[in-house]
Amino acid sequence: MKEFDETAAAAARDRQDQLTKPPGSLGRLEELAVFMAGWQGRERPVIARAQALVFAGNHGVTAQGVNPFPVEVTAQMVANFRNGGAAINQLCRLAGAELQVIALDLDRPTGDFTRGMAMEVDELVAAIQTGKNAVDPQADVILLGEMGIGNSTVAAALAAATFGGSAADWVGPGTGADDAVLARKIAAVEAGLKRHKGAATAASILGSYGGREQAAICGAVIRARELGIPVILDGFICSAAAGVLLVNDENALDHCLIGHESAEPGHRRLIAVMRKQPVVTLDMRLGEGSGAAVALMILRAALECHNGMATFAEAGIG
Ligand SMILES: Cc1cc2ncn([C@H]3O[C@H](COP(=O)(O)O)[C@@H](O)[C@H]3O)c2cc1C
Ligand SMILES: O=C(O)c1cccnc1
Repeated sequence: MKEFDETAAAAARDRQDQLTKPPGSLGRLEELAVFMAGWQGRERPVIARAQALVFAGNHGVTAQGVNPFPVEVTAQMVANFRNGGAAINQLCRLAGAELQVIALDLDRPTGDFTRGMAMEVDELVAAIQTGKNAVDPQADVILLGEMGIGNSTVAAALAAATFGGSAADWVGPGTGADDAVLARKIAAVEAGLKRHKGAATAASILGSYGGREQAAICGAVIRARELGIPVILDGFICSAAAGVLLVNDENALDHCLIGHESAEPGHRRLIAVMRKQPVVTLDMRLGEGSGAAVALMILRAALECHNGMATFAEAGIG
């Protein structure tokens, strides 16, 4: 497992202070450059290869009427990703990320977590492994996203199981739940929390609530950490998935940025308990990795300045 390289980070900080600008004037762009330097272990970090992984899965909890859109939309959107027609396709092209879409057993939804386990152990292990295997060891940064109708309910359950609080603290409109759907989402999460209240490890929480795409996200986060590759998480659903890993290790997400603060109301609370600061806030609430792809553009801006600017000495200024 590679850890943050303090020496490289210190060299990057030192460089930032010598660049032709008032110290600190590039704000968070400076912090992002130092973050990348530490995780890549070099004073001048690069993004030659950005890999965007979008995992897709289906969810048994949709039987509870928690989703405004029908479950068929998951597979239809996967086809749309493959045809280049989704938001994530446009954003990845613009941001310079290679998009890979990985559908996990869409014809076999997870179990309804209000009635039993979402995944048996073997299914959970397989989904985590799929996520691990998807990571390209040559990537300089990994973007993570998801697609799975009903998974904002799963995300709320994961967040409540991981960080505590009530179902209502974490449930939000997702793709546009009206009051009736919202009430069913809260009831489903409450029922799940009651049924699975003994779940106390990352594996048991993931197995209890699912889904496969959330488990794959965890696998990719773990593998990226082993390889020392920084990660950009997407919005509420992606953050809730990765957040489960904090149950086992409070430093498990140190190599991860949260790309954006989603408009899904639970995300602000989640970001706070995860002790993170989102890269951008644009009131997006899409998923797919779209917020991570926008954040990649900001990360590229940070590195462009960090690597390309002249120092005061080089420019003969001051
Ligand atoms: C056309 C369409 C494209 C999407 N892309 C991402 N999501 C997002 O919405 C879903 C979660 O919301 P809920 O829990 O309300 O179903 C996830 O698939 C998420 O990625 C989409 C949803 C739809 C309908
Ligand atoms: O923030 C997200 O991840 C999100 C919010 C609403 C719908 N889908 C995803």
